[in-house]
Amino acid sequence: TRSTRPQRLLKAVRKRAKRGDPQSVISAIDHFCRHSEWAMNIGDEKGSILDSVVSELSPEKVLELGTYCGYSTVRIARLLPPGARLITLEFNADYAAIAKQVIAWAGLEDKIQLVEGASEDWIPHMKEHFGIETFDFVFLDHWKDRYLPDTKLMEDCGLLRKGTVLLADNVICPGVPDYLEYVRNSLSYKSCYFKSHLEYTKAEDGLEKSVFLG
Ligand SMILES: Oc1cc(-c2ccc(F)cc2)cc2nccnc12
Ligand SMILES: [Mg+2]
Repeated sequence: TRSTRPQRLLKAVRKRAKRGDPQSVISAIDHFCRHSEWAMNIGDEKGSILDSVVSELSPEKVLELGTYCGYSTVRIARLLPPGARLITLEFNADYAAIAKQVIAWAGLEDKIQLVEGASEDWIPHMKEHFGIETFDFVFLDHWKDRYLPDTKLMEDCGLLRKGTVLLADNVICPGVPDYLEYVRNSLSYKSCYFKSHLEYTKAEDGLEKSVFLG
C-alpha cells in the first residue's frame, strides 16, 4: 500500500541527513518540504524565530504540544543545555512513530520524552508522571482549537510560573483567534507577535510569544 507523507519524510532524513547531526536532520526535512512535498513543520523561517527564543531562555523544562514528525522537537532539543528535558505530546500514533525515528536519527533521544496521547489527558498528570513542577517554556503547535483550553488547563494545574514563556505557532494561518484574544487581553500575560510566513510558502503566518506573569 502507498506510503504516507511522514514515512516519505523519514526516508528523506535517512537518505540525506547524518546520524547524530541534528542540523543535517533539520536541513533534510526543509529540503524535502521545499522540493518534494509540503508538510506542516514550523520550517526554517519561523524555526529561526523559535531558535532565538529558546537560545535566549535556555529552558530546563520544556513542553511541546504537537510533535508531528519531530522537526521542531529536534530544533528545540539541539539548543537545550545539558540536563534539560523536553516532553512532547502527540495524539496521532502514526506521527508519533515517525517522530520517534527522526529524533533517534538526530541522536537527541536522551533529552526528549515523546508521549502518545491527548494533551488534555496528560497535562493534569505531568507532576505525578514526569516529576515536573513547572515548565520554563511551552511550544504550542497542535490542533488550533486546543490552544486556549490547554493553556487554561496548564494554569489550573499550576504548571506555569512567573516568567514561563509560551510560544504559539500558526496564530494567523490556520489561526487561533480565541487564544490570541485571551493572551493579548489577559492581565496574566505579556504578549508579542513575531510576523513571519507559513512554512515553505509566501502566505502570512506568525508566532505569538506570551510570558506568564503569575
Ligand atoms: O504549521 C501548521 C500548518 C497547518 C496548515 C495546514 C494547511 C494549510 F493550508 C495551512 C496551514 C496546520 C497545522 N496543524 C497543526 C500544527 N501546525 C500546523
Ligand atoms: Mg504549526
